[in-house]
Amino acid sequence: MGVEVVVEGLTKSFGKQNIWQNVTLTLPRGEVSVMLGPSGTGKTVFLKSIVGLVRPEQGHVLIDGVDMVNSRERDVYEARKLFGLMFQDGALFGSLSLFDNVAFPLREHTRKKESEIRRIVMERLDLVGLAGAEKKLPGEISGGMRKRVGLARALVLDPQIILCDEPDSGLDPVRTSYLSQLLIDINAEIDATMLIVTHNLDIAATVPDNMGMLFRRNLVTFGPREVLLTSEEPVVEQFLTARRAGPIGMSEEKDQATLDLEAAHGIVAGPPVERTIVPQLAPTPGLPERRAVRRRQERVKGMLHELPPAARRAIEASLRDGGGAATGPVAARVSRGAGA
Ligand SMILES: Nc1ncnc2c1ncn2[C@@H]1O[C@H](COP(=O)(O)OP(=O)(O)OP(=O)(O)O)[C@@H](O)[C@H]1O
Repeated sequence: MGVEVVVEGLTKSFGKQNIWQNVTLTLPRGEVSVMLGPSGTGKTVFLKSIVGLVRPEQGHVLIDGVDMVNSRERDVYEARKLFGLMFQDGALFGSLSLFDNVAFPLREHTRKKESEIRRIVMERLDLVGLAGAEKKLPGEISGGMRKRVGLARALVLDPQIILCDEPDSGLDPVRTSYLSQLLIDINAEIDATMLIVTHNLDIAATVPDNMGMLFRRNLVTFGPREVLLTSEEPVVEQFLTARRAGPIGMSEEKDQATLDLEAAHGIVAGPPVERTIVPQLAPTPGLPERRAVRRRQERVKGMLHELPPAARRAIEASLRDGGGAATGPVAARVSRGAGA
């Protein structure tokens, strides 16, 4: 079962460049969360900080009693074994077969016999739909297949926390849909806590239980998916509707002068775009139910009074429907106030 990840007051800079400050959030155990944010806002640095590959100057990342920021290297190294990491490019060894790539962490970190390694590797390759391709080299398969090999490799040590950095980059929309389903299916199978960094709006809309966004060195929001999906924050709205008008510019962010200039040229946010909350994906029939769904229902019921009205209404609709976020077939419309 997944473990909770508690991030408290995290601040990271490289030299004089502050990447983000005072980031606080909790990834609930076994739930799937997505972190959004324009390019360069430090999402990858955030993932690396969680796993202790980057050391923030302030704050804590608490995992099973270990602070990944401030503990001794030996303790951080041990805690890292709880993680499965999937990097943007799959990070495969080009001269090793897919089998050997997936077997690598088992040979490196465990003393398992080759027969046991074979069993685990074949099981994981099967899970990501690559049974039969194990003898191929990474150069002989498509980008989408390489991603799935990366995911299989992230799964071999039975991770309790899975971090995926832009798992969709370079994938066509159909393959991205398959990947979304695969992420949900993996969560159903192993109940791991998952954090996915992505720019992909389909993944964002259909996969996570929780969503957050980094912008201008801050965590704009983090919470149940309905909070971000109904948010009227200009940056969230701009991101979710993929519009040019708004605070996000081509290079990181716009200053006020640019916004004024755009307004003078008629590039303004315009009428609000009606957004729809589509249902979250459910596991493929035949797989177990996601255990996180019931836990999440109880959790969000307890926090309803803290949430903005639109998010509350969306959650109440999905709870009335009986299944919570993961199974509700209703597509709730986000009713918008004027002036978004
Ligand atoms: N090791 C490092 N040393 C110095 N600066 C770094 C280092 N790693 C990242 N950065 C800087 O941190 C900032 C955030 O980078 P990061 O890759 O986390 O952004 P991102 O949100 O993941 O972007 P994208 O969506 O484009 O992948 C960038 O300005 C980057 O240049």
